[in-house]
Amino acid sequence: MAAIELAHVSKRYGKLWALRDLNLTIEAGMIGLLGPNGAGKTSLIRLLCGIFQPSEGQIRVFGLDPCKQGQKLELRRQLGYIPQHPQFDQWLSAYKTLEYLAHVRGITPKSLRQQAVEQAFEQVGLTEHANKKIRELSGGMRRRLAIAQALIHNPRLLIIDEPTVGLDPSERMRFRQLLQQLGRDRIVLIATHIVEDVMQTCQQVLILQQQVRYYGPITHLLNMVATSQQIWELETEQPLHEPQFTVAASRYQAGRYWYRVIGPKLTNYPLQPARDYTLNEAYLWLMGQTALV
Ligand SMILES: Nc1ncnc2c1ncn2[C@@H]1O[C@H](COP(=O)(O)OP(=O)(O)OP(=O)(O)O)[C@@H](O)[C@H]1O
Repeated sequence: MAAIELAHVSKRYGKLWALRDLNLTIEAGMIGLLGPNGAGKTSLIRLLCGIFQPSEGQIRVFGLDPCKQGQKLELRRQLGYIPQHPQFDQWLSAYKTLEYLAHVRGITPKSLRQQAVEQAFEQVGLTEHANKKIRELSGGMRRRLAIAQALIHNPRLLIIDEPTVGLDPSERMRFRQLLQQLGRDRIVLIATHIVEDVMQTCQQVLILQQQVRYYGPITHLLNMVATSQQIWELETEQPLHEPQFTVAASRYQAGRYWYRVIGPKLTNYPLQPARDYTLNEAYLWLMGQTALV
């Protein structure tokens, strides 16, 4: 049985189609969910968690239908969801917050609950801050607490919306290590705009834009971009203004401009073919293609 199965799934808000005819089977691993603003990432997550119902199609998570009342409860035991802005009571301690959430999720007796809470704190490296009130925690600690609350019932599937948004570079690195650890023994789906998060933590990527633009190993996507022969390096004396190019990276150094661009081989530029490729370039290349992959 696949972890996640979507068959002809669409989600419509009034006349707007957020998702259209999604067909997808996810078996295992750490999967990065990428797509531009409004691509339908949050809508997909909410469908998987049973917060919304699909307008059309069928969803199964571990064989369970997130829309069916009885099955939804069973699914909640197997799923941990970390929204972008989880709401906690600012005046409660981190420990009390988790203990309360463990209680709500039906973890009994008290000794088992305490054990689950302590283990969750340990997993996210927050044990020494457990007695702090929520308002005393830094942004990074709050993100850790958000993960801990999703781990207390040891779910098989973890869904995280924008895990590193608002974190400073060193906290972001620590967070990526934590995500790697969490992915060792469960399926993790990470929705993000930060392509680097996906590159460093995931083996697979799901690129969404109302439909599935790509789902598969990152290495395969990088191979596709390599064979496209559309990524170039370019040095100029003037800033580049070429509508046929998408600029993936740029630098100004010693009076010259250096670019990595995606586009056709235009002979009026001194283009050098790129020799390696980033996921960000592969993503930009894919989004520039009109045909669906
Ligand atoms: N509750 C809602 N009512 C009406 N339209 C909605 C609702 N939620 C989302 N939409 C619309 O559906 C489309 C997909 O939105 P969604 O939030 O799923 O995208 P997203 O990929 O998560 O975007 P972002 O990266 O900006 O968070 C957008 O056009 C959005 O405006």
